[in-house]
Amino acid sequence: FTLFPGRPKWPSNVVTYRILSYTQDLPRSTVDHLVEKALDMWSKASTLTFKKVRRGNADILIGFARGAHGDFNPFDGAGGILAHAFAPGIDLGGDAHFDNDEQWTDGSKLGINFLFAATHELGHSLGLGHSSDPDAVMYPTYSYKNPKDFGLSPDDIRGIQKLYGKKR
Ligand SMILES: CC(C)C[C@H](CS(C)(=N)=N)C(=O)N[C@H]1Cc2cn(c3ccccc23)CCCCCCNC1=O
Ligand SMILES: [Zn+2]
Ligand SMILES: [Zn+2]
Repeated sequence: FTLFPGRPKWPSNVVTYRILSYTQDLPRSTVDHLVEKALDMWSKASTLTFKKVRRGNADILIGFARGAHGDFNPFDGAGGILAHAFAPGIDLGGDAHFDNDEQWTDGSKLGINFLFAATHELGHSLGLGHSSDPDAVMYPTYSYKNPKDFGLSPDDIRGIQKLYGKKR
C-alpha cells in the first residue's frame, strides 16, 4: 500500500459524508446503499466510523459529473479515468467524483461496477494512495471483480490500519 505525501488523514475517527449528485444509470437508493457498503468495508478494518449528513457540509462530498466540473481534473468521457478523489483535507479534500460518462452498474458484468470504484475512491478519500498488489482495491486500474467475493485485500487492510489503527 502507499499513503499520500505527508500522510494526510482525518483528525477524527468519525468522518461525515454526503452524496450531492447521482447517476441516471442506477436508482438513488442503490447508490446510497453501495456507498454505505463501501464505507462499511473500510470501517470494519479500522477505527473509523461514518455518519451520513443530508444537508450542509461534510468531510467527504460524493457526486457524479462529466467533463470539466469545477476542479482542475476534467473527466475524459467514457473509459479512461473512471473517477477521482482527493486526500483528506478541507474543502475539496476527501471529496470523490465519479465520471457520469461511464456506464455505472451493480452486479452485472457490463459497465463499471460502482461498488468497486466507490471502494477505491473512498480509499483515496481516507488517505490511501495506490498499491502495487493487483488483488488490492487500491490497485490503479479497474478490473471486474465478482461482487460475491469482492472485499478489501490484506494490503488494503494493512494500509488503512497504518493510518487509523486496528479496530479495538
Ligand atoms: C481504479 C479506478 C476505479 C479509478 C482509477 C482512477 S483514480 C485517479 N481514482 N486512481 C481509474 O479510473 N483507472 C483507470 C486507469 C486506466 C486504464 N486505462 C486507461 C486509459 C486512459 C486513462 C486511464 C486508464 C486502460 C483502458 C481501460 C479504461 C477503463 C478503466 N480505467 C482505469 O482502470
Ligand atoms: Zn472532480
Ligand atoms: Zn486510484
